[in-house]
Amino acid sequence: MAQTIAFLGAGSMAEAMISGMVQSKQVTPNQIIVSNRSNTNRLNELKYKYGIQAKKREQLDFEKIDLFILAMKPKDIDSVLESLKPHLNPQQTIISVLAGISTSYMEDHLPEKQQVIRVMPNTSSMIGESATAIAPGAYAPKDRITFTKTLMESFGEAYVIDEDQMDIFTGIAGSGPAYFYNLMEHIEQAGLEAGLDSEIARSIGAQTILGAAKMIQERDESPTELRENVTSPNGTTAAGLKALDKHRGGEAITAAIKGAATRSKEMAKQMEKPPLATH
Ligand SMILES: NC(=O)C1=CN([C@@H]2O[C@H](COP(=O)(O)OP(=O)(O)OC[C@H]3O[C@@H](n4cnc5c(N)ncnc54)[C@H](OP(=O)(O)O)[C@@H]3O)[C@@H](O)[C@H]2O)C=CC1
Ligand SMILES: O=C(O)[C@@H]1CCC=N1
Repeated sequence: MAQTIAFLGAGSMAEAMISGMVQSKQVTPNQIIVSNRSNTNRLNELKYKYGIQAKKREQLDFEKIDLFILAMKPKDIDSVLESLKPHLNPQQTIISVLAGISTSYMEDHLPEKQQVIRVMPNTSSMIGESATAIAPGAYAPKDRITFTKTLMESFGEAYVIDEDQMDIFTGIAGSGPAYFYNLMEHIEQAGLEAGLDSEIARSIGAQTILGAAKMIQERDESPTELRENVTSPNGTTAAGLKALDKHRGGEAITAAIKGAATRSKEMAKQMEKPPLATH
């Protein structure tokens, strides 16, 4: 992959992707440049940790960059697109990880027919275990979509989806790790309250989640079949599931996914609003 990739934004999501890319060895560290708004300490931290290049915005040699990965907060998108616009050529691709920012919004704020691809990774990119969605914009050529998929696969599984599925994908996979971390917080707490050492409680919880996820991935059985296999009549699992149901555990997960997906939609709507009139 002889391409130069510049991250604009050096926060937790940029680091997770950089870490996954570097570990995969599909991209060499010197192909990656990271840049941010002002935090030089952070740039140096990433530079030394991953052996990548770190540059202040004014040091970026725009012409030599093939791919820009936008990884700042959605609220900062307008200023970034505006500052990128004068420097772009038609061969350069803009990949955005920003939640709720549509490809058409970006296309409208960039030179005509600029190649734009929207992706939604998650923080498990850090260890090569992301589930990442890819939604190409109107002008992204096939070879760039294929290239982006290969790049995203360097840190996990990647799926090309229609952009209108991005909100639900974000609800399930983009935000998803947080639901499992929250679950782990509860598992650890329950273990602690029953007298387990917190490290052991954490390890047992993580191994149990990992085992269940691998069973779904590696065995040809549905989650329902797998759940039934654990559940002996009138046994411990039946009691656990009854309590989960009583406390609406399933509904809570559905609500979390829908809540995140709705917020992703809302964020897109907010961007579509015309600016307030000034006097
Ligand atoms: N965190 C997650 O799990 C996921 C996040 N995302 C998306 O990733 C994006 C980043 O999230 P996250 O990493 O958590 O955010 P962080 O707050 O950790 O990082 C934001 C980064 O953007 C930089 N930045 C701000 N303005 C500019 C600018 N004008 N030019 C260049 N860089 C700029 C900041 O630099 P400085 O510190 O110098 O201000 C900082 O490095 C969000 O849009 C989010 O929707 C998508 C999937 C998952
Ligand atoms: O919370 C957020 O908005 C971002 C997008 C998906 C995960 N984190």
